[in-house]
Amino acid sequence: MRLDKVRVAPPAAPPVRGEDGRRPIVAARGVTKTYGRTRALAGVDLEVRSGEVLGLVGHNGAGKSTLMRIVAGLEDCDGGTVTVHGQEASGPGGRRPGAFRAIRMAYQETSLCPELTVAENIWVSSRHCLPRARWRRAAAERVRRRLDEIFPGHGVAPGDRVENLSLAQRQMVEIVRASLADPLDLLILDEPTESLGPDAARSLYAYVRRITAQGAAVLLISHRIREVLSVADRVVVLRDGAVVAERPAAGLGENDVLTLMGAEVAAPAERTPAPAAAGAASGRPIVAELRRVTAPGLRDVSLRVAEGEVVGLAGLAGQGQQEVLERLWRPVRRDTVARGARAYVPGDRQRSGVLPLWSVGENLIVSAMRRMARLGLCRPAEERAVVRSWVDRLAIRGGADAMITELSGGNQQKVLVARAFASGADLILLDDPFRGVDVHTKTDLYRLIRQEAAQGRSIVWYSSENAEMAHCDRVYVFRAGRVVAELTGDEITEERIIAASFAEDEGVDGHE
Ligand SMILES: Nc1ncnc2c1ncn2[C@@H]1O[C@H](COP(=O)(O)OP(=O)(O)OP(=O)(O)O)[C@@H](O)[C@H]1O
Repeated sequence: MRLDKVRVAPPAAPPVRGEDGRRPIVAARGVTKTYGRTRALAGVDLEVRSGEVLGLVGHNGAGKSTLMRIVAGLEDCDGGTVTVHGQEASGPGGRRPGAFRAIRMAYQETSLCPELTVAENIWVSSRHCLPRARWRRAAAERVRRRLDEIFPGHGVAPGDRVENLSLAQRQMVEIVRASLADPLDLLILDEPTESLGPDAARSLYAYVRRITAQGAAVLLISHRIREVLSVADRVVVLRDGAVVAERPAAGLGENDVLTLMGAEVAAPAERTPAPAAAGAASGRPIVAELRRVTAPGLRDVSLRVAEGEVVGLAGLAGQGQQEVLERLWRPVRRDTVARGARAYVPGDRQRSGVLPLWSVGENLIVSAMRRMARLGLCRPAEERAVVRSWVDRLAIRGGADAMITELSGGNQQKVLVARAFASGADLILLDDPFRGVDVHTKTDLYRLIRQEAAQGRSIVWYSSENAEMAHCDRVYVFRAGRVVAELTGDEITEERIIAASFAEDEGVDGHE
């Protein structure tokens, strides 16, 4: 495997060196940005220096993605300036897109066109650094090499259509797409690991270290604070569109960062167990069940969900958890039972969740409207009250009347979660629902799940974060389409889940 050399463009003028002696690649000074009535950025100063990993953290809607789009030269700022290698690239004199050529951004939602192949997508976004003759072959070659280099074992072929790739694979292609600039001075990664498995995340950060050692810079945005602290050299905290802190990562703890973000620091594994942890055993009615289901992606899977129970589906990504959720959502065979009304929060909000032409309020209430109607008439005042209460309860920044696409990624996700809970469904199916949601809101959502379960609702929850499973009453660990462990109450620990996820077949733990 060959590591392509990252060429770093020589600066047009010798820029002033930062306090640590590193050369600034890009600098934002007093940058402001307003969308309608929303002040996304209120005078931000930020410098990214050669050879460093800069972590950028902040609550949902703090302005991180907006700032990154401006730093990457994709959007104008209203006030202030952005300089690249000491030269004004965006500001009162307008924006010079050419100045940002060596700055690339990998998006949280991926910018890929689903109908095109991987190689075609690469060609569209990187044609300025690919030969024009035999372009398809050149693009295929470049993407294959870079995928192998960053994500060994990725399983993606250049001729694959993007719509047929898994979420994780699309994220890998998105990162590769961004990395293919030549030269590459700054790579911006917006929540890159939210849909990647642990191996792919490790491989990505190894790549990050390699390119920063060669002089490129990486700007990392993530809600996974521990991850940021372990990878970044410096951390910048954004709050309500302003920088509130800029510190070396060494010596900073997770709680320090959360406090700077303005979040209450909650006990990490705060759990409110259900009154009777093993719902099935306590004689409560079973609301959903799989009976020895063998189907594509599933091998002899049995599981039960009792009324008022929170059931977790754990294990590495893609081991059958989505198939279980799909079956409970649409039970078509007698081996699957799901009683009462159901609501589903899909993992891929861009593909099957957000209704992009509708407002926040419309997106939120759409599943509850039928239940709320009386004698066939809708009740706008009640609907508005429900929307308002959920917007307040989940602190959805942007409000009910904004278009959903105007919301930050994390706030869009909150709308989908609110839609499911507002629907009144008895069984709520959650597919990794808190991707991109900030720590503070997650804590509120864990509490919400427990409150709703206490009201008798049942929740089936797949999470890629094992620590989240501590909020469940019962957890089924999946591997290769099978349940390899069933854990209840205090047995639910990250260690037990990880051990079961990697155990040999014979080591089936506690599941008959
Ligand atoms: N195109 C847009 N139109 C209107 N408002 C917008 C637009 N883009 C962003 N905003 C608003 O600007 C603010 C900052 O959003 P931004 O996406 O930068 O936040 P973020 O920190 O990246 O959040 P998250 O962690 O949820 O991704 C939010 O209030 C958002 O609603």
